[in-house]
Amino acid sequence: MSAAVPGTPGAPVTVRVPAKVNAQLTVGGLRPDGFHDLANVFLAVDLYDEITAAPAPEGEGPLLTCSGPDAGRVPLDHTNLAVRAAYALALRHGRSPDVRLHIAKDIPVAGGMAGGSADAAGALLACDTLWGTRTPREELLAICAGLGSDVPFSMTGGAALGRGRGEVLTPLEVGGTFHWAFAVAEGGLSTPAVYRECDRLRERHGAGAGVADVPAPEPSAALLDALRAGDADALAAALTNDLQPAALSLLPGLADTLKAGTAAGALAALVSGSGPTCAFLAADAASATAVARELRLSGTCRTARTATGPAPGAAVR
Ligand SMILES: C[C@](O)(CO)[C@H](O)COP(=O)(O)OP(=O)(O)OC[C@H]1O[C@@H](n2ccc(N)nc2=O)[C@H](O)[C@@H]1O
Ligand SMILES: Nc1ncnc2c1ncn2[C@@H]1O[C@H](COP(=O)(O)OP(=O)(O)OP(=O)(O)O)[C@@H](O)[C@H]1O
Repeated sequence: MSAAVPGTPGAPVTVRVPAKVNAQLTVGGLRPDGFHDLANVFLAVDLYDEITAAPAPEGEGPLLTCSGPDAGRVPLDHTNLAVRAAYALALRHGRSPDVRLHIAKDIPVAGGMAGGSADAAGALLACDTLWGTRTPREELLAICAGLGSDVPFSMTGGAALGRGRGEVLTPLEVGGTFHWAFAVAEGGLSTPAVYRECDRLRERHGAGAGVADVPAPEPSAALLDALRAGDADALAAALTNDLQPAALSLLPGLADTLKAGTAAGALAALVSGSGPTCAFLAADAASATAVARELRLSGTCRTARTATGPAPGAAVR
């Protein structure tokens, strides 16, 4: 029998999904459900994971493999968000979740760049295509939201304002390409631990951490204007991350990473989401390359990458 041709029924489907950086992450009070209300301005950047879904014999269920330098840090069991995505879609359609999934991992693991969320969105789209289940876009996004707060944005890509816990998205206009360098840390940070540390620091400063104590998060008009204008200097002045003090409190060495990128000529430096990846906005591609090179030489991170945003969301290759 000849190998299946891509695009024919039953042929393997590969989906490419971008990483994200948070241009604004304003964290409201701790809600009774354990989440925080956010004003979360997402920007997708062109570092990608690729998720392939291939047919599996009936009853085999989702089987996962992973490749890439960080593959050893990715769980391959039912806790993997890609596997959970396959189960969620199968449940929605009352079918057996038989699929062989492979993740070609390029997004740093536990780095605050939504790598697991990318794999969840990718697995969902790949399985939907492989199985021919043709799930309406709104339903796919609802399944994404059930899998994690960042997963809907991994599906849509581009730039968006996330409200609620980050899952209620409004697309944003972006007037140009922004150039970034990213410093990848030696280890990872647990997202819930960083949110807990944010609450602890707020309590310690006597402010309280509940919804009644913390102002409701609002998007920054200056930041949205800078994105719309494609103005890197204005964006640099408007970048904020309320989780940065918590990430620095858990990993104080990140302060040296931020300093190293600033000294190398970055327009702005901040922790990416829950960290520990640090993001550096640069004036242009040459400056981003120079910042990444200096970061690698600084000894303050495991490696450094460059990327541009906005990048497109999950798409079948
Ligand atoms: C830090 C960000 O990456 C910024 O985009 C996200 O807010 C995190 O999104 P995520 O990794 O998809 O997180 P989820 O899987 O939804 O939640 C993991 C845990 O993070 C905390 N969490 C997450 C989102 C949110 N708005 N408030 C929270 O407090 C909660 O403890 C939650 O149990
Ligand atoms: N497909 C996956 N890829 C990587 N990690 C996964 C995956 N599925 C589950 N995990 C688990 O989730 C943890 C967080 O990984 P992930 O790479 O998604 O972090 P993150 O990029 O910091 O997430 P976010 O930016 O959305 O908060 C990992 O330590 C791992 O145990």
